[in-house]
Amino acid sequence: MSQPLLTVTDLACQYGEYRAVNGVSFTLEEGRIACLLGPSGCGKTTTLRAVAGLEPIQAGHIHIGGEEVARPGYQLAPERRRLGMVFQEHALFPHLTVAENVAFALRRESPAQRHERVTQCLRRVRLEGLDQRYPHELSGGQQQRVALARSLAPRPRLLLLDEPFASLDLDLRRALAEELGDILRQEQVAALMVTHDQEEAFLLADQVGVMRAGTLAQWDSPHRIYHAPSSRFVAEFAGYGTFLRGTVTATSAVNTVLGELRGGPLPWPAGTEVDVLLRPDDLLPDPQGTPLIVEKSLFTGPTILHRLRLPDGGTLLCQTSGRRPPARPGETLSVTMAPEQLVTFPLREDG
Ligand SMILES: Nc1ncnc2c1ncn2[C@@H]1O[C@H](COP(=O)(O)OP(=O)(O)OP(=O)(O)O)[C@@H](O)[C@H]1O
Repeated sequence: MSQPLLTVTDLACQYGEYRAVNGVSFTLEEGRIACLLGPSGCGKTTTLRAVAGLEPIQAGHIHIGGEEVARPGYQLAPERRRLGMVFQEHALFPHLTVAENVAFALRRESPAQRHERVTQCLRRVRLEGLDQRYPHELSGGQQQRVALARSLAPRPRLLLLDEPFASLDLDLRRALAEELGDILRQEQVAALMVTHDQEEAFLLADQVGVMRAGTLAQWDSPHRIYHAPSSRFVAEFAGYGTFLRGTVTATSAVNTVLGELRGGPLPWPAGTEVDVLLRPDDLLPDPQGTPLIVEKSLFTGPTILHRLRLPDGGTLLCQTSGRRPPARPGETLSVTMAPEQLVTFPLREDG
């Protein structure tokens, strides 16, 4: 395994008396992409700013490339951390052309080297031919590409991005998120990005950190965040899902109204009532399965999301292919469960 490029250990950041980040630890390896994901105000931007050197830290350490860049009472200046930064607002210089914006951080290189690197970076972000335009002559998406090219040009070892696509419409931001992953991998630069869009994080990241109220709830691959969430909070934040009540059996399976689920060992004794997490794609249409009444079917194009009524009044979400017409409310859909992993949580206290 390669050496961690970024190590954040027990990080705490405070605004006055208010602890915005508390006990956050994670590592990011060379060339890998991570996203910090979480609801508004959970501390994502503060964590990113601490890594950037823009926020003092009250506890813990930050190491980049093995060098300690922050501890309580010490902060290496941002410009000495060899980082690139891209923020939500484009922050391009309006009076400079695209090429001049990208060349801005390359002042120490020879004109020939500068020209070559600017051309290479503009090709990377697919803006060849627009180098003599001014920022106001570009679309929002193109401006963000320039900002990206400009931050990549000096070959930072780590790129920090704070909601870089937030001002763009949904289709464009998803397309750019996917493309950003390709660009970062071609440039072999590691990146840490803040977003509150779960799909954007999943499209882009090797590792996702889900934050909650200043703490890191889970740091894991997108697949594990989705299929093996460590808490109900992560399960609910990481995409559609429903919970099916069941009882743990003596053989570490769970008995539910839809049948028995295996996949233990489970951390609960036999007889414990639990909620089993079921993602919409964990339920498969099956004529031999349990018939459930369709409450609603949402056609998205490639898929249909069905809300199915359980005998106890609860509901489950089931995803099917969009090739068939959506079911009408009141129709029956027979399903079986095939969860990727058996994920159980204690019953919610409020029932
Ligand atoms: N300069 C500041 N002074 C005081 N409190 C702040 C300051 N900046 C942020 N906070 C508070 O710290 C907490 C974490 O803020 P932060 O910006 O890190 O959250 P976030 O997860 O990035 O949120 P968002 O998704 O809304 O950008 C919030 O409660 C916020 O109100």
